[in-house]
Amino acid sequence: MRLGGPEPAIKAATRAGDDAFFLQARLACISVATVCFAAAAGLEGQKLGSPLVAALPGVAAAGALAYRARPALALTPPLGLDGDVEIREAPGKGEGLFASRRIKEGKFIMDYLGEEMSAEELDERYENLLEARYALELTGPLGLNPSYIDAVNPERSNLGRYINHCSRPTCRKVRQRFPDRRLRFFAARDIDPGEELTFDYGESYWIGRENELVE
Ligand SMILES: C[S@@+](CC[C@H](N)C(=O)[O-])C[C@H]1O[C@@H](n2cnc3c(N)ncnc32)[C@H](O)[C@@H]1O
Repeated sequence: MRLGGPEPAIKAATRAGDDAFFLQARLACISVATVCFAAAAGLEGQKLGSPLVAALPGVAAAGALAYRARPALALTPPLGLDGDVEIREAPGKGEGLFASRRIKEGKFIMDYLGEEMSAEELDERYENLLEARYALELTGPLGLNPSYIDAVNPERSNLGRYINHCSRPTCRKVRQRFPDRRLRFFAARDIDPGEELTFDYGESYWIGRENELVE
């Protein structure tokens, strides 16, 4: 199973991930540019004696600290089995993950965690890739050097492995490429208690599995 191909829904999620990536890159550039400007202006500042120029190193340091703190600011803790979500049977799909309480649009749900492996390692593990039901693709910068997260082993993964497919999903998948590669789920809309958490696996996932699909 290799998700994250050229499907529109995955592209939309990827775009959101790219937006996050470019925001992060912009923050990094602003910090670096401010440091450079402060260094250059600092020399001049000795002549000019400007308080603004004198404050620039502080601004740069604050920018760098804000950049470092960004993941903690952006994300709330992942949802858990203690009142947020529950695992139960999803007819025709095996088990699934369901909301136990109301989840607001945009809320961070959780990352997709599992064993990270290369394409070669995935091929070694699965003779037939249709068996790789829990493997999601992690794309590198500029789409290069992809790797995979395989959540087949419940002891080496998290609740993300129970999120089933829907073409009108309640969650969107966001690819984070920087500072580390992650697949993150966010609520695509307000989710009511009892509703299933789903994301769009993309059309390519269902090639060879068409007969299983429940919408
Ligand atoms: C990542 S697992 C999801 C959790 C899985 N339902 C379980 O019980 O562990 C992906 C597998 O769940 C099933 N599945 C997910 N969404 C489905 C859907 N909409 N229709 C049918 N089966 C689905 C398929 O067997 C698929 O290969």
